[in-house]
Amino acid sequence: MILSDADIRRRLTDGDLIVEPIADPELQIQPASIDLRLGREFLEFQRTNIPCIHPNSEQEVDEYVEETYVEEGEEFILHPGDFVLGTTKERIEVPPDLLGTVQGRSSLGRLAIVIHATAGIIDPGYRGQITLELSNLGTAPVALSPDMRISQVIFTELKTPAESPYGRERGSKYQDQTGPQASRIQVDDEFGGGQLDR
Ligand SMILES: Nc1ccn([C@H]2C[C@H](O)[C@@H](COP(=O)(O)OP(=O)(O)OP(=O)(O)O)O2)c(=O)n1
Repeated sequence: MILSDADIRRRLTDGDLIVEPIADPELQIQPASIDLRLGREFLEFQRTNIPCIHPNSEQEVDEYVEETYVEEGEEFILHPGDFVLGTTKERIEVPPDLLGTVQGRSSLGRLAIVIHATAGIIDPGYRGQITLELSNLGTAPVALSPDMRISQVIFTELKTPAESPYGRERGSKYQDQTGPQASRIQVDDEFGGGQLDR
């Protein structure tokens, strides 16, 4: 069951679901979702001389990304074909019986802005800001302003609460992240790597 605005408000008041700061509940709480705003930090991907990035090399991943901060009153210009990581301004805490799904907003989709290139699941038990995988599939640069409503999250009630919510399961490498967080897939190696034994 997907939470309606009434369910969302009740959960937020009860305090088991946390989404904060919500600047304007009337505007941000939609009929069955919450709009999330764009933060000021971005991770851009640099041109690199490395022949390829090995996802399990923390050093190569760190050298590949560069942090940018958009000052008050400034915009972030997302050029055609660009891919950057952004962040929501809001921090979320998902209780064990809910699953969040991050979606783009139609109004930005109509400008060819994709909010999450691949991953959009916010696990039960997850705490932190959401890293947005932003790309521009269009032909014109698009100006993104911090604080603009950039994405929306819907919450689905699970039939039974997760037994091993995020943060308690092995891995959970993005728990309590603040700002955009580059891939930490190399942490998988500590837990047997991406290649699991059959
Ligand atoms: N666009 C997204 C999607 C997810 N998350 C956060 C919330 C998720 O609960 C957490 C982990 O997401 P995934 O399970 O999709 O990622 P991984 O499987 O790579 O990570 P892990 O092994 O930690 O589960 O990251 C995020 O910040 N931004």
